[in-house]
Amino acid sequence: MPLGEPAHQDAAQLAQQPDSRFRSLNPGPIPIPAAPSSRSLLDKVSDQTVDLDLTASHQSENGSISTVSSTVSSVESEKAAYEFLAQTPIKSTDKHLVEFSEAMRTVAKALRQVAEGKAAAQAEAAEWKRKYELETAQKQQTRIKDCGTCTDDNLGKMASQLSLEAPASDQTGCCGNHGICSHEVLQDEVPEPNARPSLSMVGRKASFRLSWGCNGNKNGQHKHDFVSFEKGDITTAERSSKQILLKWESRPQTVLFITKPNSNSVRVLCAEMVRWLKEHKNINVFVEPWVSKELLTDDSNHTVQTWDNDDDKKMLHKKVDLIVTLGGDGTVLWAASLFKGPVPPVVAFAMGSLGFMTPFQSEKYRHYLDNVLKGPFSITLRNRLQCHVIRDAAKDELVTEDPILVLNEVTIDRGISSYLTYLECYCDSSFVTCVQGDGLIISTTSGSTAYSLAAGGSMVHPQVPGILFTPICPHSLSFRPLILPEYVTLRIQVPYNSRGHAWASFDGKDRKQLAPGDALICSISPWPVPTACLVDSTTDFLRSIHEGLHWNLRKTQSLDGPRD
Ligand SMILES: NC(=O)c1ccc[n+]([C@@H]2O[C@H](COP(=O)([O-])OP(=O)(O)OC[C@H]3O[C@@H](n4cnc5c(N)ncnc54)[C@H](O)[C@@H]3O)[C@@H](O)[C@H]2O)c1
Ligand SMILES: Nc1ncnc2c1ncn2[C@@H]1O[C@H](COP(=O)(O)OP(=O)(O)OP(=O)(O)O)[C@@H](O)[C@H]1O
Repeated sequence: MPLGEPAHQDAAQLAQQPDSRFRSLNPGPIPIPAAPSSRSLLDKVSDQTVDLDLTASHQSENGSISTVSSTVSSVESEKAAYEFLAQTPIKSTDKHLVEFSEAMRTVAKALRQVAEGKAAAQAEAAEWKRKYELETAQKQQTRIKDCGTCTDDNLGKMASQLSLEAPASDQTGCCGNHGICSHEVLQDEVPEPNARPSLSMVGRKASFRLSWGCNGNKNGQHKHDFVSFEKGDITTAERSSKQILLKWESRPQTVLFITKPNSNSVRVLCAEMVRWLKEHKNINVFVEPWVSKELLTDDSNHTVQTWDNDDDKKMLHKKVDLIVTLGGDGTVLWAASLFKGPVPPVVAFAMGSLGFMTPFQSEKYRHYLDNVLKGPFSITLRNRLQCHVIRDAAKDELVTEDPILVLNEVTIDRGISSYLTYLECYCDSSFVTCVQGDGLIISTTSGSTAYSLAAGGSMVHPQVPGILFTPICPHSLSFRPLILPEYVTLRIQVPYNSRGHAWASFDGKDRKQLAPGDALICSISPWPVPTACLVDSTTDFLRSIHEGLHWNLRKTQSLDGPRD
């Protein structure tokens, strides 16, 4: 009751200091007029209360400010009492009048309480009225036998059909393929025999349907796992991101090795692993062309396969069952970059300094590879970003360079230019912001622990579906990083009035210059990278930030010292 408090305090203070107050009100010997009767004073105060109560009643129906207006009413009532006392010079010695003023204060207080009680009751009545109207509307809906013509995948149109149009009586196959109709669930609801009368009067809830725009794909079935319409109430049916298990349905036969260059320990281990896989597991081994040459020096590995041209490389995913990487995170990025489409599962052995995506220890490779080849094993499905550069110089907007897939991020920065990068950013058709600074990182959640983290972005579990939007050294105080949903398309435009060019780099490689007028379009690719987990996605993620970053490492405070 913020408005009521000051007046209340005044009244309390005045009540505690009657003498000083009366002194200030009665500085000299002024003739005392006849005191009004208590009846007329009560009438005066009550009239004001009634007027203000009308306001209270009106406002309580519209919202929660009824308490405020009832306070105004009480304040006014009390004020009226004090005004009367102020206009009525009293000698502090006049016992009767002092008693009378005390009585008036009590009356004002009582009136305030009545006003407050009345306003609260009116608010409650309004709430009941609202509930009654809602129930009436629901009863009306129960006469509607089904959800009618749910044929359009436009949610707005469908909502208007449900609320405004009389539905068709045909109950079969009403919803098509593009969403879920709650009616299918509601229909099965059998009324409980001992249902309380008040509940049974409410009747069935209105039918509805949810639908998703599926980027041209009319079948929204893939989303159905996430939401349930049990009894017409929207609830998340299952966790949308459960641990994914990979179980072989036939024996894996071919393994591709991707190894970090210029590392002797990697070269030695690679040769050993290849031999073991061929001799003990009867596995075909693919390696990159340059590795094949290295392994040729070792007689036992001369039977490894490789590819000669890009066409063969493009077909790798058709031949390879499993990818083994030996190196750090950069080697996983490299392995992913070889696949422009589907990627076979990756088993990443840690042979770098950090290893956020490389959970397997190379010393125990026999144990791990044995388990993976047998299956089942947990995987993390790591989203990739699909990036298109659109040149302003290109005559046709559809003529773009080949898309580039990134597992970590695409960075748009100022390169060697010393000017501020100036970029206009759009998310679907909405303007996001202008970047003025060193640049911008558009990152996957897997990349959230890489460059984006260094630029102040949040760390995000790799299985969270999202796109990180992280500025690099923005020249403004309020540019905080964003995380956007995974279904959006981002457009980063170098405006014509930009002073310089911008540079895009993809997982820290392949820099491309963006001239004023050029744009970069990014969206989540349909081809994620499945990486095998040591334990599961969450345990592996937490281990990597604890061990790799020493996240929130602090000595525990000792018990000795001050306590509660
Ligand atoms: N300031 C920075 O932190 C910075 C600057 C440039 C590039 N990078 C990152 O380097 C990546 C390229 O890696 P590289 O190995 O080819 O280059 P690199 O050899 O320069 O290694 C960069 C470091 O980033 C680590 N890293 C890579 N991916 C990671 C991930 N997903 N999570 C946590 N750490 C990760 C690597 O382990 C390595 O220590 C880029 O995608 C970018 O994210 C970071
Ligand atoms: N097969 C490959 N061919 C060419 N380049 C590769 C290959 N594998 C890895 N690289 C590159 O080598 C660089 C270093 O690799 P990686 O990050 O795996 O090792 P690291 O730097 O020793 O490990 P860490 O990053 O954990 O310190 C990366 O930039 C990566 O792109």
